[in-house]
Amino acid sequence: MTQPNTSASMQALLNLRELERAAAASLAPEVWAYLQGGSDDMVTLGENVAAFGRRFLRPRRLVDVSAPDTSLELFGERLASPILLAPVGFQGIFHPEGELASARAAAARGQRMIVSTVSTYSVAEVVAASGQVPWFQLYTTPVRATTQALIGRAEDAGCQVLCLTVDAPVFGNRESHGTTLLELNASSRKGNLEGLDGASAVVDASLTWEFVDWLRERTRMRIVLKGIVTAEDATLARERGVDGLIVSNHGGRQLDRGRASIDCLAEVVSAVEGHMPVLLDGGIRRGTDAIMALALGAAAVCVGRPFVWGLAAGGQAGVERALEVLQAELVRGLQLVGAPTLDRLDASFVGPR
Ligand SMILES: Cc1cc2nc3c(=O)[nH]c(=O)nc-3n(C[C@H](O)[C@H](O)[C@H](O)COP(=O)(O)O)c2cc1C
Ligand SMILES: CCCCCCC(=O)C(=O)O
Repeated sequence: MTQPNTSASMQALLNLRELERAAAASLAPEVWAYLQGGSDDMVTLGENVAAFGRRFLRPRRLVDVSAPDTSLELFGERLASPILLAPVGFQGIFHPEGELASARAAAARGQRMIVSTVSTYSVAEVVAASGQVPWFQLYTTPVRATTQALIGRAEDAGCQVLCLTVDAPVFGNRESHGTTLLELNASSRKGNLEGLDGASAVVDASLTWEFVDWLRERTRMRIVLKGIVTAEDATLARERGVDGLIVSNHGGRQLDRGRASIDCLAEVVSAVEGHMPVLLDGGIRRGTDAIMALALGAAAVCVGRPFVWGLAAGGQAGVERALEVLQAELVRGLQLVGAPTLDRLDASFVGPR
């Protein structure tokens, strides 16, 4: 297997599909299966991408798009791009530098990364390596003291935003993963959990909305729920004073036969009535997908597999290339639809056939 890992060889890869092919050639089959796979029959995984394909853009003409600007304000911070790096665990299996490489790439491009609870490198190591303070994704253990210690580590690293993943009371039935997930949990480094008691179980099937109150009493970080897909839960989150939501089905890795993320967005956005930002992940493979999500009310989007393709293919240079490609597509797409800034987008830009 060859691994083209210089900046020059990454530049030759024109789009995410080409990065995906390069990643496939770089990874052992079981690691590739872990990255690409979903749950059960992987219907939701496929739908995440297919549902973007069922939508079409409605461009406006004769708009001055000579100075496109993709920056936005999110949780009191100015970001250069509405494209974030979704939390992806165990990045050390894709490249030896794992999250350190991803974080350096994100920092180099002024984009925000979300570090997983089960990252290979700890959030403190990520900050030290990249100079960027990421958001932190929380998986809870059934032991509250351990969860509290974990949150403390994120706070000590300077994190301002905590994303609680709410779509994983148990893990999905990932037949294509074989025993990889169990082996990863047992034998891979999990920097954030080192030295914490009871950290071998990172899901808690007894979690309820009361846990959000528990969290609120224990942290000043903004609380974002990752995995909300219905108006009902968006309303409960709003009543509980949550700071933001990520519409997500975990990249089709949890419940199968759930709807595509983009198909869940409108009802969630409508339920929160502008009281908090709603982000989306799942199936974004082109800048035009991001434009559709932003037009349908997402404040920002996250990508998971796409940046990992870059990581596997070329470490930091590969992640930078994945982000650069998507950002360039976003900018060009905004110019071609006639929306030079993100606030110009609304649902009128998206239609069915
Ligand atoms: C290999 C892999 C590992 C993941 N690990 C986590 C994780 O640790 N925590 C989490 O909340 N989501 C995790 N996710 C889900 C992503 O955060 C995100 O929801 C999903 O990848 C978005 O779909 P996309 O891959 O189509 O962009 C993981 C996804 C993948 C592919
Ligand atoms: C037992 C450890 C589980 C880590 C799961 C990472 C993840 O969310 C994934 O989708 O894979």
